[in-house]
Amino acid sequence: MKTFDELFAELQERARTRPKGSSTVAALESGVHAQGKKVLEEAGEVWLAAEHESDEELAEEISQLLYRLQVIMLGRGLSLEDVYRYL
Ligand SMILES: N=c1c2ncn([C@@H]3O[C@H](COP(=O)(O)OP(=O)(O)OP(=O)(O)O)[C@@H](O)[C@H]3O)c2ncn1[C@@H]1O[C@H](COP(=O)(O)O)[C@@H](O)[C@H]1O
Repeated sequence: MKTFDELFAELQERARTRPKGSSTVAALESGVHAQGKKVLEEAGEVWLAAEHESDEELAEEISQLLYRLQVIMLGRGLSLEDVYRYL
């Protein structure tokens, strides 16, 4: 189990060290257009899960959306603080 901040720190490390086989490195290299499509895809899956699926399935879809949002943040060089200042 990890928090949003802990996942972000892990992904920052992936972005810095670029290990082979990392899905994050692949996502970063796919570019902002592909990253944005993933955000929309996962957001749609969250919506559908909220309407039709179990709490567990909804929670999993939300985790994937959070991950895709972090990829967008990393790709643009945003920090957690850049986002949290608006919360
Ligand atoms: N939390 C996630 C996470 N959530 C989603 N995903 C990616 O999203 C994919 C699932 O999304 P999709 O349903 O769209 O499946 P897909 O394989 O992309 O399908 P296609 O669209 O390609 O057909 C997974 O196979 C992962 O590639 C994630 N990849 C990594 N993480 C975490 O990120 C950290 C770093 O991971 P690596 O970069 O892989 O080392 C680890 O803690 C991981 O647990």
